[in-house]
Amino acid sequence: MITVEEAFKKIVGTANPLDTESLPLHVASGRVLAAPIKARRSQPGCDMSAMDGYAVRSNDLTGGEISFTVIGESAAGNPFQGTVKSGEAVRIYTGAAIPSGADQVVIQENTGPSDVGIFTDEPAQPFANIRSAGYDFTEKQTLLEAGSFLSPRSFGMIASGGHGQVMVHRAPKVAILATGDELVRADQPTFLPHQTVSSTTSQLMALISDCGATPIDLGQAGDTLPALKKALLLAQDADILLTIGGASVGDKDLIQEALNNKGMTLNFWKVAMRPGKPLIFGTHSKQYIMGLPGNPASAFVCALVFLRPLIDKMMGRPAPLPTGVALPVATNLPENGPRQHYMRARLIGTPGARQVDPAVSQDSGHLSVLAMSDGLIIRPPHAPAVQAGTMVPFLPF
Ligand SMILES: Nc1nc2c(c(=O)[nH]1)N[C@H]1C(S)=C(S)[C@@H](COP(=O)(O)OP(=O)(O)OC[C@H]3O[C@@H](n4cnc5c(N)ncnc54)[C@H](O)[C@@H]3O)O[C@H]1N2
Ligand code: MOO
Repeated sequence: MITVEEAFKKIVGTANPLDTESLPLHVASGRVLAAPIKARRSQPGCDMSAMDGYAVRSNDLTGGEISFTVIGESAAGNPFQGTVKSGEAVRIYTGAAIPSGADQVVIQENTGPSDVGIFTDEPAQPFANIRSAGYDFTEKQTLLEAGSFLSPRSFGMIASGGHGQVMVHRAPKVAILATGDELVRADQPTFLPHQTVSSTTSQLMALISDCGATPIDLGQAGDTLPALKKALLLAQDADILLTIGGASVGDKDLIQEALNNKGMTLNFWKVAMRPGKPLIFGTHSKQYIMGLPGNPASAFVCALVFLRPLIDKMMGRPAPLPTGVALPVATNLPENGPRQHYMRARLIGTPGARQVDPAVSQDSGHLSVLAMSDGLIIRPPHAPAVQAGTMVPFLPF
């Protein structure tokens, strides 16, 4: 049995960002740029007014009352074509091009009507209320480097730079095959007592979607080699193949043999963790294969600790081993055994005085406990007993 750290290195340490694809901006949030983005235009493209008012020559302004002849209008998208000369003003609106000759915008609140147009007693302030050409960025400027993480806040700048698409690392396709003769679909009309709903698939699909990857449900296969072989054929295109169940030592635990028959190179089987011990990991060509243990909490913990970082790495994002944050534990904890224990726990207390309270049942089949938990207390192998109030690492879901 290898340690969690060793398993993490074997799974995530060997992975590389996937190849690239070009995506429209509205679906690229959460992705990582595979190539730098250079501006195709300057922003703004010319000097523009930041306010509604009048464009004038600052030399004309003295701080005393001065009249200006209004010779035309510059609206956003409809620039004034002439030149502003001394004593002249152009009516201007926010986002409109500054006419040539003018170098200051007097806001309309600081003007009044005069016989020839307007008057103002504004002092000279060259470039007041003007956004100069390229003050945001200039043509050919690198807006974002390759490797940058994209989030909604980036897309205004990218679009403004003249890009409707971005080149990003592809998100992995993650195929999920549930295995076991006992498994049935959640939406069956009725259930027999010996049947179990294949619930882990839904849990994993949600987690995979949350990561921005694409889950593919391969359904469930019975506990025979021919059934598993047939079902595994459907996983050819996936970047990651997850199987659920059949990973342990029972006579019906055939998934490792089925994966070996498919051509998997086994990297390891069994990790010193609880839950999640019988995890299988291997590769087949470029496909990463994780044989998740059947117990629902075991599969979920393996997905949090190994699958999520693997997806992150393949998408080009940082992918450290999840180690959690330190919070005080609400109860005494006994000395831990030889496996790293990921204890389902709830956050209790008030903001600023939070504690983590481990669930009484840590059975890996306990779905309701998992559903009510906020995260996992991490107990390293052979961690000594601790008293309530001791800081422990907590990994929020
Ligand atoms: N003699 C031993 N028995 C077991 C060991 C062991 O070391 N020696 N390990 C235990 C541990 S730890 C785990 S975890 C489980 C994992 O076993 P498998 O991966 O072979 O899982 P199954 O036996 O197929 O299923 C276990 C349990 O989970 C339910 N299950 C399976 N798939 C799903 C699904 N898609 N959705 C919901 N529930 C699922 C299944 O019905 C079983 O109840 O082995 C222990 N045994
Ligand atoms: O490791 Mo099993 O995954 O403890 O239930």
